[in-house]
Amino acid sequence: MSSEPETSGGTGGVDETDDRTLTTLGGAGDTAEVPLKVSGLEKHFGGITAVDGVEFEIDKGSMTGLIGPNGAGKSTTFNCITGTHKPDGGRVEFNGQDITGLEPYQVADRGLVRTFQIARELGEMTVLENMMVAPKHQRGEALWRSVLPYARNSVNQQEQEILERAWETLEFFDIDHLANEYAENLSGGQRKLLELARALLTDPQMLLLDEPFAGVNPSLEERLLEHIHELRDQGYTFLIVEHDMDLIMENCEKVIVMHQGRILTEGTPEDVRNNEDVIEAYLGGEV
Ligand SMILES: Nc1ncnc2c1ncn2[C@@H]1O[C@H](COP(=O)(O)OP(=O)(O)OP(=O)(O)O)[C@@H](O)[C@H]1O
Repeated sequence: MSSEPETSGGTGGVDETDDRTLTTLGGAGDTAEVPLKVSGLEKHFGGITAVDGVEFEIDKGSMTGLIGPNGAGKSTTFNCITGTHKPDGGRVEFNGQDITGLEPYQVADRGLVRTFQIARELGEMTVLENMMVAPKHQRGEALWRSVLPYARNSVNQQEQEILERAWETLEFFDIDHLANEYAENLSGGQRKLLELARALLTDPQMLLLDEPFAGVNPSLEERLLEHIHELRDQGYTFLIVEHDMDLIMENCEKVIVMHQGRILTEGTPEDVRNNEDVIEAYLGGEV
């Protein structure tokens, strides 16, 4: 499926047995036991009801898969949660705060972060440069500070901190050997690793991944999964939209199934796999 060169997924001389953790990133922080609560969520596009009263809760430190046939409303649900779309009804709560209808940056600021494909213009920057433009709260962005000598030091110090974190994160994802490579030259899987690495620099507590394995070759897919599991073990919470059903079934402890804008069912992979309505929704396809 992918034309990704196998060699591109190499570890760059990194010791596979090294159990590094992202110490300078500070982990997932203090998250509520049920960080994300979605209730009565609705979104209409003209006459189309894309999301129709969606409700679910996501537990801290869990990995949940959101699946459903094409057009089920998964992406729209993601967009309503992360602020890309304003919902027409319902409520989104994160860590006990009402975040319904907030702007994407406000949602991200609260620790709920969605991974994004590396934009075209970022492709013309190196991997390390991509990392340096990811973090929020960059004091360097406040222009007035640069005219003050003390502030200049503050910026430099912060840049140094960001640089350290960027390197540590690249090492964690085994892509530090690609630091000086242009992002547009990365393989599909390496890009996904970079997208996740960039998201982590924004201090998230919960990550929403939209098709993280699309276009990723099997060896990199395995590595990406390992990293996601490691991060989950460190307390990060994941909600994943993915078309590869087997991947979701094997890696998520909970699966939520959407169909025609609604939640069809939710449960363990085993429950969902054997659910007649789910099989029906996929038009008799193999689940
Ligand atoms: N911006 C939009 N304008 C109009 N209709 C839209 C828009 N976005 C989504 N829709 C419609 O809303 C419905 C749900 O779409 P959505 O993309 O959320 O489904 P999905 O489950 O993510 O599908 P897929 O698996 O194919 O990506 C579909 O009927 C789609 O055509």
